[in-house]
This record gives sequence, structure tokens and C-alpha cells, in this order.
Amino acid sequence: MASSSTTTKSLLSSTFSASKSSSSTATKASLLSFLRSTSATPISQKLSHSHNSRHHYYSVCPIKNVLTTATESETSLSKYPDVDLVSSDSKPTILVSEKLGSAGIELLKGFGDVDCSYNLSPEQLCEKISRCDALIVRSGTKVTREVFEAAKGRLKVVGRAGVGIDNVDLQAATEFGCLVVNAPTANTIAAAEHGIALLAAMARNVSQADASMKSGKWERNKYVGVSMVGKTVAVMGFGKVGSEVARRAKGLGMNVIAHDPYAPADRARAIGVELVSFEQAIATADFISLHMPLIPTTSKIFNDQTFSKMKKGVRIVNVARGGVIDEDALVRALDSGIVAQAALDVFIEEPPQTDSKLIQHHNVTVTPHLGASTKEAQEGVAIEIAEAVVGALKGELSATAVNAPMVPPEVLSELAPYVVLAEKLGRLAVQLVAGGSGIKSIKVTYRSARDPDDLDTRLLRAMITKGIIEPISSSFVNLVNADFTAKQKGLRISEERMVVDANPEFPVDSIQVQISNVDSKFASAVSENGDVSIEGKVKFGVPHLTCLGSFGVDVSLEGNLILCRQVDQPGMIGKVGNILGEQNVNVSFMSVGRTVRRNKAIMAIGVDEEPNKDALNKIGQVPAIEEFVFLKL
Ligand SMILES: NC(=O)C1=CN([C@@H]2O[C@H](COP(=O)(O)OP(=O)(O)OC[C@H]3O[C@@H](n4cnc5c(N)ncnc54)[C@H](O)[C@@H]3O)[C@@H](O)[C@H]2O)C=CC1
Ligand SMILES: O=C(O)C(=O)COP(=O)(O)O
Repeated sequence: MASSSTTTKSLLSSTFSASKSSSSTATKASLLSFLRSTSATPISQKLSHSHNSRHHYYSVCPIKNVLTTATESETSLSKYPDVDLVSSDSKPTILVSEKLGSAGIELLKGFGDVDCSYNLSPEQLCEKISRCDALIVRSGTKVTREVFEAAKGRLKVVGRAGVGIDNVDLQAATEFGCLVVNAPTANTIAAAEHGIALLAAMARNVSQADASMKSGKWERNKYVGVSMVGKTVAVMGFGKVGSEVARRAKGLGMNVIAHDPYAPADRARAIGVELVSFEQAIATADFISLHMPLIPTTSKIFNDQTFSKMKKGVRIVNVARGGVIDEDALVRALDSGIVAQAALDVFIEEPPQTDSKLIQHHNVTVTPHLGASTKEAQEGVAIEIAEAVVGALKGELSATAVNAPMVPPEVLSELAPYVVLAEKLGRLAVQLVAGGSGIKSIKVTYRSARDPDDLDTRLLRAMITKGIIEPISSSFVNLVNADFTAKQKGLRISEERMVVDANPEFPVDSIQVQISNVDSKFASAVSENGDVSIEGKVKFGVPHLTCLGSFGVDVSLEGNLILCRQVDQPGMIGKVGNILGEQNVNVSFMSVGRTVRRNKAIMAIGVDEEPNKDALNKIGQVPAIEEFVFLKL
């Protein structure tokens, strides 16, 4: 490895002191803007910047599905849609499309402009959404791909004021870089209580007897019920609601079994519940209470086949999601007597058709999705979701993110400077790749004194991805969509964590980014193994480039960078410095690295301003300079 030296100490120290404070602000701002969906980055700004730049652009080659470089003339601005964007200092607009508790609304009003518009048609929602930064829904709003498309990049967060997110197209949200958060805890008890209410009401024919009496009848013999005590209830889905139902059912003297492929056995044991297989649960239960999410593996999991395996006369409660039951099969099972009764709060289609055979069935008790509808739960959910949405709009990582990694705040603050380093290295590496090269394979190596398992690299990987993709495509990358976008663009990003002898106080010692099988526009950036290779470190909170190809350098990654390879001889720094000085371009940092004395050297010059073409040409004409490149950080 080459040694690196910095030209003047005073330059170094003044840069550090000047950059230290600005860098910590920049670090924070950069981190926040990344964590906020960058889909909301003013695209117009991004475009005008790109349009004015004299440097290479890149676009996605749709056939090879590989990132390829292209020149400005090949880059058409017409592919970018007109986007109605708020400026970053205006208040965010938050659309609340279903009734939300007043405490939550007040909290939201303290942060943004709140538009409570209920009962919007899909078309009305699509029309409104392009003017909204956040959308808050309950189970009644379908947040489809069309909604994300109509948002035109402005929607940063969808808040689901409740648990189930099956009404939100998560794949589309992720693709559009839109964070989805939910409020998973505040309605647990309400849902569990409703489950128990339905269980008891069904067992004792409460709703049927009520309707009968109101129609003037007195039918005591017709509505003889069944007792719950001593009966077996199978709780299907032993999560938050399921566990609370189990606890309450035990209090009623029932024998409780549960099925949940992912539930820990010790939690079940603590409540006195036996975890059993699906088959065992449905074959032995007198009552079955459903508490699993609606996901592909649970969709219509209760169907003709599974009903046929149930104990004859079983009673079913569903406070989870209508879609876990094949409703036509349930009608058949009710008609045949396999299922004696059902009590349903949720339906495949909500509201269901009024003439639905299931709803009208005399052995079925129904409620219109009331599980979460208690005053207490609704206030709790409203506050929980308002806090999550405001936090997301502020750029904080959410503890209830559904489609993004949850990074604990302490990890986040420790990683903050490395997050900036990671993005800059990605930006730098991609600019070193020659136009026309297809970028496919990127290797990231993290060196750290800590155990590899202690380093959560998702955030860093996402930042490197952002740094690589954003300068060369029209995609906007954030924590939500980084992996998806990389995959979509055919980028293979592999990671390696290496333990090195460094200060364990810091989570990372260095990050190296290598791009394989590409040509470089700066041959010195190519390492011995043929990859474009750069490495960086954080020094005093400031990201630095420390290695380029086989050359050691030391330059703070701020502003712009000129890299030159020259014959190692005296006077080179002065020559280039003079050319820049003539153009009033301020040098912020300079570092020279070489492999062998008086042989080849790399000069890395940080500049505050962008030198004009003339200055760059003059640098290129300095006889000892063999190659140079100007890079924007
Ligand atoms: N009716 C209503 O108003 C309400 C309905 N819900 C619904 O209740 C359900 C449960 O909510 P929470 O307990 O808060 O969620 P949770 O995530 O805490 O629990 C769900 C459990 O289902 C389990 N599970 C996943 N696949 C399964 C499978 N194939 N078989 C059995 N279990 C499986 C999971 O491991 C998890 O433990 C959700 O569908 C939610 O949408 C929740 C609140 C109110
Ligand atoms: O939280 C859930 O999953 C629910 O089903 C509650 O739905 P809601 O918010 O009452 O429309």
C-alpha cells in the first residue's frame, strides 16, 4: 500500500476545523434526506442540475438490465414526468382518508397541513395523492399501485392506523421508495375483547335471540346455546391478539391450544397454552378463533378441504381477515353442519353484498369490522400512527416500519458519519467507471475491529447503492427501495466484513467499494485485480478517501475532487494550484500518494468550486500529468 502525505499542515488543519462543523451538519442533513423518501427530492432540481452538468450521464440499459453509461446528448429529459412538488421548507400535506381519533389529528396538525377527506373513490384518492406527502388509512382504503403511481414521487409515507396492512400494496410502496408504517399495538386488546364477545355471543345465540325478540317473538327453546367452560378453543395465530384471546379464554375455563408456526413455545407455556400443528388444532377444537395475518400463505387457508377435517359442529370466530376463509366453502360447511356456527367481523369484500348467503345465514353472527372500534383503541391507534408518520416525515427511522429495516436510534447515531462516507464512496466509484461500461458487480468490504455480527450494514449498503445509482439514472433511492432498485437494475452487491486491528470504539474502520468487469476513465483507480477500487475512512467525523486503486491518498470527501496521475517530480502541486487559482477555484484539500519514489504519483485535490473547461484543459496539458478526472461528490 502506498504511503500518503498531505501537502501543507496548515491547509490540513484549517480544512479540518472548517469542515468539522459543516460536516456534522451536512452529515445530519444528508442522513435525514436519505431517510426521508428521496422520492420527494425535488426532481426539478435534480433534473436542472443534471442538465447543466458537463459530465457523463448514465442510464439503464433495458435489454441487458445493467447500468450503463451514456453521454448527456443521449439522455432525454422527456422521460421525466411533470411533478407537482412542495418545496422542502413548506409544511407537508397529510391526507387522512378514514376516521381517526382526535388526539392523532391534533398531533398531525402541529406538524403539517391535514386534509381529512373520508369516503374518497379510488379516482378521487388518485387525484388528491399527488399533492400529499403522507397518507393515513385504516382498513377501508385500498392503497393500490395506481395510488403510488398517481403520487408521482411525492408520497413519502403511508400510515396504517391499525395492524393489518393487507390493504396496502407493499411491493408497489417499496418500489416507489414510500415508507409504510403501522400502529401495531394500540388495538390489540380491543380486537381480543371483540373476539371473546363474538365467541360468547355466538355460543349463546345473542344476536339471533335479540333479532327474534325485536320482531315480537319469545323463543326460549329455539335459542338454547352451548357452554364454553371445559371446551377446547384453538387460537390460530398466536401473536398479540391471539395471545390476549388465549388469556381470556383460559379465564373462561376453556382448554386453549394454539397454532402458529412462528410463535415461541415459551410464550405459549407462560400462558398455559399448548402449541400444536395446524391439523391437530382444527381436528380437536370445539371453537376455532382466527388471529393470523392475511398473507399469501394464509389466504383461504380455511377451505373445503380444511373444513372437512374439522370436528363436526365446530364454531368459528374470525376477527382477523375475511380472506383467510374461503367464504363459499364456509357457507357449504355451515349448510352441511360441519360448522355449527360462525361469528365474523371481517369479510373478503367490505362491506359485503347485502344479499350475501354468508351474511344472511341463520347460524352466522356478523359485525361490520368492529374489532378495533373502541374509543380507547381508536385514540391509542391515532396517536401511535400520528407519531409514526410525523417521525417518518422528519426523516427518523420508524420502529413500526413495515417495508424498511428498523435501525435502533443508538445504532443510527453511531453510523451517521459512515452513512455519508458510504454514499460518497458510491458516487465516487461510479464516476470512475468509463462511459459505456455495464456495471453489474459491486463488492463492498467493511473493515472493523468489532465482531462482524455486531455490524448492521443495511444502512451503509443502501447508501452505497444510492451513491452508485442516483448519479447515473432517474431512480431515487432510499432505505426503503435500495435493495429493490439495485436488483431491478441488475446490480449484484456483495458484502464482506473483515476484522482488523483498529479502534473498537468505532463501528467501522474503513469501507472499500470495488466495481468489477468495467473500464475506468481513470486507470489509476484500477487495482491490481482489475477492479475499480476505492476505500474511505471517517476521520474526526469527516469522510475521507484513503485509497484509490493501488495508491494511498488522504483527501476529505467534500465539494469536488480532481484526481491526477503524474510523474512524481517537484513542482506539480504548484502548477495545478496556479491553474486553479487563475480561475478563482479554491483548493480545500490536497494529498499526494505514490507507489515508488520519483515514479508515479496520484494527486487528489479537493476544490470548492467547479473548474471550467478551460482550467481542466490546462491541467490536462501539463506535460507530467498522464491522466486526470474531475469528480463531483
Ligand atoms: N378485526 C379487527 O378490527 C382487527 C383485526 N386485526 C387482525 O388480527 C390479526 C392479528 O393481529 P395481531 O395479533 O396484532 O398480529 P401479530 O402479527 O401480532 O400476530 C399474528 C400472528 O400470526 C402468526 N401467523 C403467521 N402465519 C400464520 C399461519 N399460517 N398460521 C398461524 N399463525 C400464523 C404470526 O406468527 C403471528 O404470531 C391480523 O390479521 C390483524 O389484521 C387486528 C386488530 C383489529
Ligand atoms: O388493525 C387492524 O388490523 C384492523 O383490522 C382494524 O381495522 P380498522 O382500523 O378498524 O379499519
